[in-house]
Amino acid sequence: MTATEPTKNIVPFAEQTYLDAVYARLDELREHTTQRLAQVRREGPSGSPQNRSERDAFATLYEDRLAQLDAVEDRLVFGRMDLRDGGRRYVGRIGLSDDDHAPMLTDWRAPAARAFYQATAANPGDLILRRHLQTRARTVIAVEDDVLDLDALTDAAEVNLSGEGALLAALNAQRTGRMGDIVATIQAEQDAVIRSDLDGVLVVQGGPGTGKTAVALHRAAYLLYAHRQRLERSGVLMIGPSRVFLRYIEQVLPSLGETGVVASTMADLVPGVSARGIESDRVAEIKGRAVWARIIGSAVRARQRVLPERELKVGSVRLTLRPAEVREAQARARRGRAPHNLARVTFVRQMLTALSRQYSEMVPGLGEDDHMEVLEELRSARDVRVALNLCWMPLSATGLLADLYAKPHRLAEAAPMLTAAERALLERADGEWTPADVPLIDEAAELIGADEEADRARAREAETQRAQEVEYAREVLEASGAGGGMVSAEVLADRFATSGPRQTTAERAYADRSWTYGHVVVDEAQELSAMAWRALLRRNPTRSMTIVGDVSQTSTRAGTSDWGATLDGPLRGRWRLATLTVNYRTPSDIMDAARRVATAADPEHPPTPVTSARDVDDALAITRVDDLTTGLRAAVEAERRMLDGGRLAVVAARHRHAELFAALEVSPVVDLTDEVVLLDPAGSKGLEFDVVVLGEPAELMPESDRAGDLYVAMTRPTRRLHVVHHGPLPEGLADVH
Ligand SMILES: Nc1ncnc2c1ncn2[C@@H]1O[C@H](COP(=O)(O)OP(=O)(O)OP(=O)(O)O)[C@@H](O)[C@H]1O
Repeated sequence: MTATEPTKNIVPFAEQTYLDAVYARLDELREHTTQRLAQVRREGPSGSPQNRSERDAFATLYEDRLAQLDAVEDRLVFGRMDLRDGGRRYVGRIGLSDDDHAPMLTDWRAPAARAFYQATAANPGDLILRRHLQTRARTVIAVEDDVLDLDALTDAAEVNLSGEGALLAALNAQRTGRMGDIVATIQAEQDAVIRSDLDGVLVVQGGPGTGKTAVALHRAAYLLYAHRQRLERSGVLMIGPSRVFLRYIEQVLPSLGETGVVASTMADLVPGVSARGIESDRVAEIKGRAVWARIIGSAVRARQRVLPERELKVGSVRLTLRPAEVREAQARARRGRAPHNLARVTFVRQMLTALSRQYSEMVPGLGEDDHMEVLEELRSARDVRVALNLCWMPLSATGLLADLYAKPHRLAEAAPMLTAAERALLERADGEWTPADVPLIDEAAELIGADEEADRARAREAETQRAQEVEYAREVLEASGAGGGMVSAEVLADRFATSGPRQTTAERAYADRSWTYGHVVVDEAQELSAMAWRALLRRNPTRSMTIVGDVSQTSTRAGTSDWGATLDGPLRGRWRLATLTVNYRTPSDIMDAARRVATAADPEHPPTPVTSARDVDDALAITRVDDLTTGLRAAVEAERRMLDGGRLAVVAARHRHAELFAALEVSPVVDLTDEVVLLDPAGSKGLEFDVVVLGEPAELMPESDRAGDLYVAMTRPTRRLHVVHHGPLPEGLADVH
């Protein structure tokens, strides 16, 4: 931002007039789209299947467009650029033109809008003035100008150097429990990240509150806009740390006019696997190690065995299972490098051929015609079935893993690289899957594969049919001119092809474990284990990713404190780094205290430096109490009185929660729109609140020498941090007064 002098804010009449015209255009487009939709629907359920699917596809197109037009209603226009050549451009959530195709509003993602975010007084480019428009409903309530070249300005009297500024106004606003977009006030260093190239892996490292989540979401919206053809079909996957977090951010992309992003936690990544179990951080760390790729590989391989020679009864005939033949059949099956269950088909075929050869030797005089019958008899003979299964067991991913956990000898055989004590920690007879199991299940599913060859044949047939549909869709689009850049022939063909309930790319992608996405965005990426990275990279073979995180906020042992150490191997060193440096959330007094605590805990690795954008009076309070629960209750009551509609979180170690739910009268089910919520530090990751009341900070950094959890919890508030403690304070907090 350039320096501004506070003066009285007068909204020029012309701005309201312009805004009215833009909204009138929005209404017109809505009306037009509503009519087209009604017309398509009126055509009724008659006609050939082709006609019907075509109609459904267009109905979906218009429904999507309507949803988009509705979603951009709020703060549709937020900026104006006055250009050196006398031109003027308004910037908003979407691009709009009038009936004569003259531009009225420039999409914030268009190249022409870039200067709005990038221009500075030192580097104004073509801009002489940047104006922020603040609106409520359809009314302009304030304007604020950055003069970038005073000499070039023709009408300096019109300039409005307002008070607090658009950015500060956004930062000071009360929190609602839902993240908002930052489209009106994206800062230059953030804009550079948002518009960075689609290809390759971009790692965004930034301290707390530097806008990593906001930037990641805006980047997803930008990429979908700039590379719609490429990403619309393949989809974008966004990984967040928890379901609560995904709910927190769920409104941002729709408000930017994008709805097609698949949002998931790592725990929900494999369809059909529900990972609600809880386990210790120590166990999760063991399960996260890269060595599991080998462990699971050996476990699968262990189900491909060579049995000692044995007799096989087939009716009245006695055959012999010969180890040499088993070995040969297994070698052939492995040669194709197909997954276990698929390769099994080759193995079985080879064995049946070998056994039928034996059969012919023992029962001379069989003709060519009898061959099929013999094969059938072999296939259904119990001894043969049992023996072939023992030699090459059909597997399921979850079955394989459950077996490893339940049978110590199997785990010992597959995982000699783990110590006996580590293996003992993994042992369990049953129980729920945990988040750390999910990447292991995914790994196993990859090695095991689906179970019929028929899947492949079906896929080949579908491919041919699809090519015909795409061709047809292309013709339809050309004939109707309905695409308008919004939809590609491939996408329309997908919609033609989908009978029954409408299925978007996102829905299909989410339901398909082997879906590969055009781009993957990972938030709080510092927590991902080596095995989790493998699962994600599998879903993105083109290596187009945005990874955002902060290695100073890592709270799990499986996570990373060094991007290079974690990513260099799997990405073969091919990734680029961007750094964000300004904290837009946490007031400077709180940020300084958090930094002192983290540095005292691990002087060798102090957190990455950030500068707080704001100072807030009375931002940090520390209260010593005799009883923690009573003390927390009193603190919450006091803070609540000053909350004035904002949001408050109590952060305390999990073992305190049972008592605190009752004492603080908060719901055990976290709903961030509640005025007060109770969280553990891991649950507070990525979130923010007006006020945070922190209970017994020393308990938030138990045995480790790192302050990851405590550092995260301390940096959540936008206004005030109230630390309540009975025991000793961690170093770095003890000296604050
Ligand atoms: N350019 C901006 N304009 C307005 N608000 C912003 C801007 N950048 C960030 N913010 C706000 O700052 C807050 C912190 O942003 P965000 O949650 O994206 O940070 P983060 O780096 O992901 O934080 P953490 O790592 O601590 O979870 C959010 O409320 C966000 O809306």
